[in-house]
Amino acid sequence: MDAENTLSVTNGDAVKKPFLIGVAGGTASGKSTVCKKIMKELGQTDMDHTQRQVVTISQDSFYRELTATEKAKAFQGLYNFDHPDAFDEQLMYETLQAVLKGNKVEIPSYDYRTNSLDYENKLTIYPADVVLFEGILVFYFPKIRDLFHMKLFVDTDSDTRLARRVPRDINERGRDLDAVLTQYMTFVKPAFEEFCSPTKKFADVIIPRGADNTVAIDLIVQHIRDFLNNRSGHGSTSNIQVFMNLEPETQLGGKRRRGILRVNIPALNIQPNNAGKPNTPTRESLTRPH
Ligand SMILES: Nc1ncnc2c1ncn2[C@@H]1O[C@H](COP(=O)(O)OP(=O)(O)O)[C@@H](O)[C@H]1O
Ligand SMILES: Nc1ccn([C@@H]2O[C@H](COP(=O)(O)O)[C@@H](O)[C@H]2O)c(=O)n1
Repeated sequence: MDAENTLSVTNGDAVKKPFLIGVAGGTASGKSTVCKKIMKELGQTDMDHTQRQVVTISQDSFYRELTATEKAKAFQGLYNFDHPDAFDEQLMYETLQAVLKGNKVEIPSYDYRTNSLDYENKLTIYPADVVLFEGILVFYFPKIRDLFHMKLFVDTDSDTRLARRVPRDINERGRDLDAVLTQYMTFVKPAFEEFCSPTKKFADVIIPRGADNTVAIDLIVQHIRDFLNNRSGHGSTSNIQVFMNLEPETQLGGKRRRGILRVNIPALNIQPNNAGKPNTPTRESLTRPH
C-alpha cells in the first residue's frame, strides 16, 4: 500500500484513507438514487453499517439551523434552501476532514417536514474505504471540492426534475402543491442556474439521465471495485520480475554486482492520485536471487 493512502499504523493495522466521491446535481436529478444503485451493485445495502466498505453522506445534514422567523418563511415556501449560505460550510469541511482521517463521525439526519436538523436520529458514519457525499452544492465550495478524489454530476433535464420533485415533496416532505411551486419558481430554479449548474464543469464524470444510465453506473462501480480490490491486495498489483544477466561484473546501485540479478518492477498501481502512472522501480526493489 502506498504511503499517500495510508494514514497511520495502529496495532499493526494500517488506517486507510477513504476514497471520497462527490455526487452533485440539481434537485431531484437522482443523486440519492444513483448512490443507492452504486451501493447495491457493490453489495453494500444488506449489510450491517459497521461492516460497510462504502457509505453515503448527504449534504442535507449540513443545513444551518433556522431562526423562528426563517422557519415561518420556510413553511410557506419562502426560504431559500438552494443558496450556498443555507449550508454550514465549515462544519461540512470539518466533518469530511474527520472522515478522511478514518474517524467515526456522527451527524444529524434532516427532517424536511419541520425544516430542521434531527439530533434525536443521528446518523453514525463508520470508517469506510469509499465515501459518497451527495448534494446540490457539493462542488460549490472550493475547499470542499478540493477534497474529492472523484467528482460525479447527475445531469437530468429540468422538466423531469420538476416532475419528480412535485410528487416527492408532497408525499415525502409534507408540502402542498402551492408551496412547492412557489419555492421552485422563486428559489430552486434560479439558484440551480446560478450556483449548481455552473459546478458541472468540475465533474470528472457527467451522468446523463441519472439512475437510468446503467452504462455510466456500471463503469463507476467497476472503478470502485478496482480500487477496493487493489486496496485489499486482491487486485492486479503483483510485481513483474525481470532477470538480468550481469556478466561481466557491473557497477549497479553503488555496488559491483555479477551473475543473474532479479529486478522487481511494481505493477501499474491504479490507486487514486496515481491513476495511469506505473511505479518507478527503486534501488530497494533491486534484489539478488537467493
Ligand atoms: N430514474 C428514475 N426514474 C424514475 N424516478 C426516479 C428516477 N430517479 C429518481 N427518481 C425519483 O425521483 C425522486 C428524486 O430522486 P432522488 O434520487 O431522491 O433525487 P435527488 O437525490 O437528486 O434529489 C425520487 O422520488 C425518486 O424515487
Ligand atoms: N427544509 C428544506 C431543505 C431543502 N429543501 C430542498 O431540497 C432540495 C435539495 O434536496 P434534493 O434531495 O432535492 O437534492 C433543495 O432544492 C431545497 O430546495 C427543502 O425544500 N426544504
